[in-house]
Amino acid sequence: MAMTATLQGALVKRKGKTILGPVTCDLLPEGITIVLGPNGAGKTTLLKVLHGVERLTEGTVRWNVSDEEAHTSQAYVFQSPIMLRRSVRQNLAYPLQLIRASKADIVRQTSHWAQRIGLADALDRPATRLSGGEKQKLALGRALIRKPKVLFLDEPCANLDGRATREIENVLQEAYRTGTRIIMTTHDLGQAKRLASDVIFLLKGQVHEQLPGSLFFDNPQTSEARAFLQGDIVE
Ligand SMILES: Nc1ncnc2c1ncn2[C@@H]1O[C@H](COP(=O)(O)OP(=O)(O)OP(=O)(O)O)[C@@H](O)[C@H]1O
Repeated sequence: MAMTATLQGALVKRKGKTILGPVTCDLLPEGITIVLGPNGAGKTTLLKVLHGVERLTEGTVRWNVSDEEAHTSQAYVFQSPIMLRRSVRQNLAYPLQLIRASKADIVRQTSHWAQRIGLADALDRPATRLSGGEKQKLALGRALIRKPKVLFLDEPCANLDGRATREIENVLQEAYRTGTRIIMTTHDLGQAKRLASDVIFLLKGQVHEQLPGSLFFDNPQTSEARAFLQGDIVE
């Protein structure tokens, strides 16, 4: 079953300041959702609210499955992923060990995913010594190895070169084609255009536009979104 979520008046206040909301919107059941908006618009907070790791001050977020299923079928790749101080192989194996997968399954999946993320030759290297791009790819492999139904990514390609960015986009598109719902933020408008099935454009913590990708980029509905796409400063 496709997983969808509904936000009803979702509001996050921290230190007396509203950093998100109130947001009322539905997440589409499939596709790649790109969350766009200026710095501080609330993009990371929205992802964390949807993933259930940011406390709401008001309102609700509801997935169409139980809380337990929502939790176990989602993965989240943070902006600066933390690597275990162990080998690439052990980093990939870890999420499977947590769910007590069989040894044979762990060996099989670890090789498969190392191949998919282009780290097959690096399985025995310490993860902490990888380059920035390799770390991001490893974080992505580690997130996908349990085949999540929903994958959140916060700026997965920040500071990466073109090659690493392309490799990550390829893995994301493959994950999407094989049934993973993707919700991610990016500051890279080219990347947003390449990947978006739909766009959530946030401004000052509010959903300012929510449109199919093609429509948002060709025909944004508001002057703020137009200005943002032109590279103007939008506040
Ligand atoms: N725990 C917190 N306490 C106080 N303010 C916070 C907290 N977390 C985030 N903020 C503020 O809330 C606002 C929204 O933050 P958020 O990280 O969601 O924005 P963003 O759109 O992801 O920004 P960026 O593009 O810079 O990553 C920012 O102004 C941030 O400084």
